Amino acid sequence: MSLHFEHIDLHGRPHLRLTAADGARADVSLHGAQVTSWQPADGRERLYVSPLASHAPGKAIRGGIPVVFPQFAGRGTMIKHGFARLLDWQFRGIEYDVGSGPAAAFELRDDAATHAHWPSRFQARLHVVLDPACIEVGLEIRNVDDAPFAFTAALHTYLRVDDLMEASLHGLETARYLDSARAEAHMPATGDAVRFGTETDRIYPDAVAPLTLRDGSGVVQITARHFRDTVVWNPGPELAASTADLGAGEHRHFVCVESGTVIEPVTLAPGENWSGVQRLRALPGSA
Ligand SMILES: O=P(O)(O)OC[C@H]1O[C@H](O)[C@H](O)[C@@H](O)[C@@H]1O
Repeated sequence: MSLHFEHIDLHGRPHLRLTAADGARADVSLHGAQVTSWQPADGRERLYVSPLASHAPGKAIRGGIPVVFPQFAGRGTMIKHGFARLLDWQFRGIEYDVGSGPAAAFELRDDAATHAHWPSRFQARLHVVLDPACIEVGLEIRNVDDAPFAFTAALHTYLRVDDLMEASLHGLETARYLDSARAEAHMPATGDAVRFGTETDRIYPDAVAPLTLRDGSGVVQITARHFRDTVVWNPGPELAASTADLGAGEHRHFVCVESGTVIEPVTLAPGENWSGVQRLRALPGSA
């Protein structure tokens, strides 16, 4: 399938608008190479971006698909979730030899801004592919340093739901998890789908089984390759209300289902590459 692109300005910041032959569309901000909109051919928006999101340089955009690199959350000495989501990436054009189809390619290389956080020399690339009813986002990290480095990473996907109370996430029934809302308490498998309402903040180690998010009127399937862990996050009412770029009631509109390698860091020797891919497939509500 062909992939058309145009440079557009949204929120006063440069974005790429990608359009596939079937009419599917995605917007990607160069700020963080963050996908901020995905509408499959049915025209229904499947990602959530907060109405109060900041798009200012140096701030994280609340929503879409933030790229978390080189550190997940506070699991290290760096700023939370690393710097990749805070910096401007470059659009490198459409590439045909990565991903499952023509891919829009974005790049971030180390420079003085990244060295302020992390001394390592790296090349990060993000590719975005639109297939019928699917978006595929791949993150590739290359060590261009002369010493090894280690990192954690995630695609921190905010999936839009019509009504959080109707939402359920399937595929993690037999997986144990760390409860990040309770000091990473080790929790056994629940045997049930994940449902939402209060703060939910879980890391499922070694669990990337195909997942299905249902919200009553829509279904999204989430699959991942080369990521080891899944993170599930919804702030719940209190945290949403006290978060400046969310606001009261906003937690009802999304569930974050994050494909990541967040527990065991990846170590790359000089010249080595790593890549992780998350693929979302939108289905009608009855599927
Ligand atoms: O507010 P942010 O820095 O974007 O982080 C948002 C959330 O990201 C992840 O899902 C973490 O597990 C949460 O603990 C965190 O609150």
